[in-house]
Amino acid sequence: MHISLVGVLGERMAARLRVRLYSALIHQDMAFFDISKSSELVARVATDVQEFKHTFKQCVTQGLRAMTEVTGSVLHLLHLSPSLTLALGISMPALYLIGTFYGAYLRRLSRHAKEVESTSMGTAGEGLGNVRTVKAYAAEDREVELFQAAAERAAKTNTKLAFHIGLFRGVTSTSIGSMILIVLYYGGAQVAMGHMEPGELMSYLMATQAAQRSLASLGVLVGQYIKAKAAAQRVFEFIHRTPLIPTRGGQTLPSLRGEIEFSKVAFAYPARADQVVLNNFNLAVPAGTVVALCGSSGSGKTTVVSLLERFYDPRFGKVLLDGVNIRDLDPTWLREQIGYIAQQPALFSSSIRENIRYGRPDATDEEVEEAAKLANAHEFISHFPSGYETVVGERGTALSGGQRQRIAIAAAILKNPRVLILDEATSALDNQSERLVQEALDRLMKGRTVLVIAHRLTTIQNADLIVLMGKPQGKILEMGTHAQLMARRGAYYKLHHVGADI
Ligand SMILES: Nc1ncnc2c1ncn2[C@@H]1O[C@H](COP(=O)(O)OP(=O)(O)OP(=O)(O)O)[C@@H](O)[C@H]1O
Repeated sequence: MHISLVGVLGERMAARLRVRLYSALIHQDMAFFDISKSSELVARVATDVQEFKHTFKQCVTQGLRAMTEVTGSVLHLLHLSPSLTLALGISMPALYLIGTFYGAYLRRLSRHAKEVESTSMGTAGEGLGNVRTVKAYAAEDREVELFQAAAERAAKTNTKLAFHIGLFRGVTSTSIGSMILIVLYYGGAQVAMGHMEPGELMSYLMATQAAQRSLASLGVLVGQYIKAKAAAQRVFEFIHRTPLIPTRGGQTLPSLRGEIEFSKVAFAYPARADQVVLNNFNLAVPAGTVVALCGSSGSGKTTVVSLLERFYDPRFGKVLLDGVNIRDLDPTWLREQIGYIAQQPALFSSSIRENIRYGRPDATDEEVEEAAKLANAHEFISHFPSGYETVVGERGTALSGGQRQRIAIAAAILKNPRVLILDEATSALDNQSERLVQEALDRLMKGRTVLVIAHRLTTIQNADLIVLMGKPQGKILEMGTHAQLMARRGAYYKLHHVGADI
């Protein structure tokens, strides 16, 4: 009965802990994810909590019994002969010292073992997650070798840990075993002096053995506890980590025009603090205009839009929305005002309907379909046998690049943000698909402030303002309309006429 009760309790505790951990992780800032592997984080949610649960159950079911037994037998020993029991007590400090120092070493070792183990899980997760690339390079065997090396490292560390836990138990049992010697020595002396009957010594010895057994099982549990404590420490380290940028808190604006300004912004990614990506970056985007960010790879275009979404905070300077520093705005509210269409939109493994509804969870079915029509997606969706219920994403029907984009556009139409960030796909779609996507985008962009990371010539030419970014990094090389920039005959002009590298 108590085992079932503890089982239920353990499972509930583990489930709550998993949710708390997942929630703490997903609320972290982007800088955190720059330095953490997602597959390693998943391993933590799975294995660390598992270990914690397992030990909790063991400690409750067996620990309580062992503790009661130890207390009972010590009381019994005290009752039989207080002086002998006190003499026995001198071996306790030794046990305590071993427990403290060796225990601390074991905890460090166990933590290290956990880290190595999740790295090996991470390696497997990465291989499976990038299976397309792995297969395209026929690199399956290479990946297996990588995993094997990681798994062997994990096995080695775990073996070392198991060895030391064994040794720890051995040392504690030997010290416990020395109890008999102490009893025999002192007890013998007491019998010789006539303070104790031989029969009394005999029953005392028997009681010592019972105490020994319960102490030994407590020792086993302590080993287990040390392992679980390392796991719990890792879990709570994350649960208690405060993100640099919170998800909530700050002001919201009653209405939004959608005017954006970057003022003297300097920025370096926290993960690579010595590489300045933006330096004294200034850009004003009037509400309702389209600004094309262009420039060579690595010139900082994505960084500009990440700062607008407040995935990171600038080191110096500020980003303003309708004249308000976005640091003062509620990040969730801010992100609700911004729509984002990625180069290769990622879909969740759920129905097309749910994927579109990700833009606004309370949208009705009619609104979802209306958005899909505006996004030129309704037709291809209707051709699927299950229509809007077709499951897409990781384990669902595969969609073409253009279809994915149109689903993302439909989600953005539903969201209806004032500001739109568009990361144009670099790979060209076929003409028909391209036309459908472009038409949908034109509808979506109408009446919004749009920041587009532009790769297509037509997007660039039609933009209200072209921002040409380039080397040295973080600098705007040129800024203006297509006509103005062509007339300048500078870097932009060269890009068009000579195809020069900027
Ligand atoms: N998460 C990150 N952590 C550290 N450095 C980064 C990170 N993302 C980008 N960088 C670095 O910042 C610089 C600017 O990158 P960014 O992605 O903004 O360029 P981009 O102009 O968008 O390039 P592309 O056109 O290739 O996407 C690059 O040198 C890049 O290596």
